[in-house]
This record gives sequence, C-alpha cells and structure tokens, in this order.
Amino acid sequence: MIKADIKKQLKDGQLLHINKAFVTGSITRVTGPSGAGKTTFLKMLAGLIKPDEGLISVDSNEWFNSAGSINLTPQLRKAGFVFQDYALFPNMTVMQHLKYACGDNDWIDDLLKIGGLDSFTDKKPLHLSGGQQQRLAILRALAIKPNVLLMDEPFSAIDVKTKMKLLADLQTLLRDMNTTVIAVTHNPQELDGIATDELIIGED
Ligand SMILES: Nc1ncnc2c1ncn2[C@@H]1O[C@H](COP(=O)(O)OP(=O)(O)OP(=O)(O)O)[C@@H](O)[C@H]1O
Repeated sequence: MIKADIKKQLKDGQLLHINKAFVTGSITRVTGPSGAGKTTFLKMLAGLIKPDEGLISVDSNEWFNSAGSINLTPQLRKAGFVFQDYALFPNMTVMQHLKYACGDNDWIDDLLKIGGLDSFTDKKPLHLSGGQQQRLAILRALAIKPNVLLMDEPFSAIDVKTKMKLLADLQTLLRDMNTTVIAVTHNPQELDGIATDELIIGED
C-alpha cells in the first residue's frame, strides 16, 4: 500500500493537496484539468520534486516525512517513471537503454517482445517512431522491476491497435509482478477496463 498525504504550493499560486492510498497491485488512472498538478504529483512520489509538507509511505517504509525530515532519493525509492517527453538518451540504442537499467538479459528479452521492439534493438531514438520511443520509455521503466510504476501520458503516441495489444500484455506482466501503477492521462476513457482506481486532481 502506498499512502500519500502531501501538500505543495505550485508556481502559479495554487495549493496542491493530495491525500490518497494506493492498494498494492492496483492501477490508478489520474485525470484532471491541464495545469492541475498531475505531473507534479507523480514527480513528488518519485522523489523528483519535494513536497512542502506531508507524508509518503510504502508499506512500512517512509519515503517522505516532513515532520521527521525523511526524503528518500529517487534511486532508493526505485519507482519506474515514464516521462511525458520520454526522456530517452539520444546516443543510446534500444538495447543500451535497457542494459543501462538492468543486468537481467532474460528479462530484457521478455520486455523487448512485449513492447514489440525485439527487431529494433540496435536503433537509436531518432530512428524510432514516436510510438516506438514511447514503448521504449515504458520498457525502460519496467526494466528495474519497480514496485511502483508512475506513468505520465504513457500511451498518447501509440496507435489504438498497438495500444490494445500492449495494454493486454502489460496487464498480465504487471499482475505477475504485483506492481502498483499510477498513470496520468488526458483521456478519461483510457485504461477503461484496466484501471482499478481513480484519482481526479483539481476538481474539488
Ligand atoms: N517544482 C515545482 N514546484 C512548484 N510548482 C511546480 C513545480 N513544477 C511544476 N510546477 C507548477 O505546477 C503547476 C502544474 O503543473 P503540472 O505539469 O503538474 O500540471 P499537469 O496537471 O500535469 O498539467 P498537464 O495536464 O498540462 O500536463 C504548474 O503551474 C507548474 O508551473
């Protein structure tokens, strides 16, 4: 179980306050208006932005506690993060991206098949389509076998047919790994039938 009760004063003056528990293995769809703080919330969970105050705990471990001055580094939190702009390395091939994240070659082979990138292993991001880049960003996040997978608009560049297949495969994989998923999306129908929980930011 991930519990977050955190506050952050946003640059535009709004106060972002999230108080929510995420059950282990659940898939939460996060929606809300543009600028409401969805990306900021994911980054606070990952340890990339520091909340002003509050508490983030995962099972019995505290990741952040403003009262106790606890603020684990992103590396120690070991959360997988799929960034909105993918944040791929221009000079690294598909295979190098995955090897950089993980040393388990069998796991890398599984991921390449799930993401349909097994015949693109020596390609650099510039030579991949937008959808392939996005899939690489998802595979890289999974390569570390994260307990928590944080995704910011992860399927926006993937065509519907590829997305349905990827989602079906991912769903099985995530269930096997018992990964807790928190996914931001602009499309309220996205993840219908897959999401098990919902968080709406900026509408209260
Ligand atoms: N480190 C930070 N500290 C304070 N405020 C921040 C920080 N980073 C971003 N913000 C502000 O948070 C606000 C919300 O931005 P954010 O990207 O989280 O919204 P969003 O809901 O993800 O929007 P979109 O749907 O357009 O991607 C913006 O006003 C932004 O300037």
